[in-house]
Amino acid sequence: MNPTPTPPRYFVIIPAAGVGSRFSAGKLPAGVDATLPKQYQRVRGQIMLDWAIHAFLEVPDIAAVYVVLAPSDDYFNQYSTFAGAGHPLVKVLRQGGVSRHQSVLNGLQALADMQEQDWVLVHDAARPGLTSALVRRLIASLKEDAVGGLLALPVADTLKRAEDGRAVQTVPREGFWQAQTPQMFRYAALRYALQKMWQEGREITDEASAIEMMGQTPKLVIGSPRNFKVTFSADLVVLDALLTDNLALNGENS
Ligand SMILES: Nc1ccn([C@@H]2O[C@H](COP(=O)(O)OP(=O)(O)OP(=O)(O)O)[C@@H](O)[C@H]2O)c(=O)n1
Ligand SMILES: C[C@](O)(CO)[C@H](O)COP(=O)(O)O
Repeated sequence: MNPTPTPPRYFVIIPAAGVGSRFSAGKLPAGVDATLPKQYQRVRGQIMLDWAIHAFLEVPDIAAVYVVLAPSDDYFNQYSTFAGAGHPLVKVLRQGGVSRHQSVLNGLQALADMQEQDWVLVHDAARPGLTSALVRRLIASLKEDAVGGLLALPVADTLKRAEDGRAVQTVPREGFWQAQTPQMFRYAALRYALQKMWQEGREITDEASAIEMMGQTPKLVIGSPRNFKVTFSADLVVLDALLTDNLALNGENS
């Protein structure tokens, strides 16, 4: 008699092994510590990485949160409130790679006792504005989906194609979305897709593109402007303004 399959579980991988080169380039705003990678910059008293971790820990479905650090990272133990005894659900993997793609793939390969149908939510440490409401929205939207998907926002601005700093073409924006994270896919499918892209030397910038290259169509789930990616140092000012208790911005209003 086949054993009763256990229900799929929900695991999180947070790639946090970047160096933040774009963030560190140019003049830094007052109060920014130039020696720290961006995921360790403080906003409203908490480092960006911990903001992201907290959003997941407020969601009961989450079985564990794996933070993928650079092997040489000694910031986490100094600056994260989840260092040391930390939290039973927060685990550190020192398998960061040369790219986000490799860091996520290494993280997936390091997970033990996974079931093929377990869900994996991959979220950038550089997106500290994530809320538990947005995580719950993504899980509710995808848990019965055959493929999985991602938080995203429809493009609202007119799009220009540029050459040498000049607008040479306006690209119709209808049907274009900006991908956010988390991006949520089944463990076996995601690991296979990322591994295949890596073996074929195809650098991908998000998990959904690997799934798309396998011929699947990830579902787009409305995210939030506060869940934007901190890329440049000036983004910290925007983030501080967006870390508000505004229910709509937090994804509380379904
Ligand atoms: N080798 C890498 C590169 C990036 N990331 C993570 O992927 C997320 C999104 O990447 P990005 O915003 O590009 O961060 P950085 O790579 O640090 O920034 P930059 O490209 O400006 O150097 C970040 O949480 C970053 O820490 C990672 O885990 N491993
Ligand atoms: C994954 C991502 O945040 C989706 O928009 C984006 O692709 C990350 O890009 P980055 O260059 O690694 O910041």
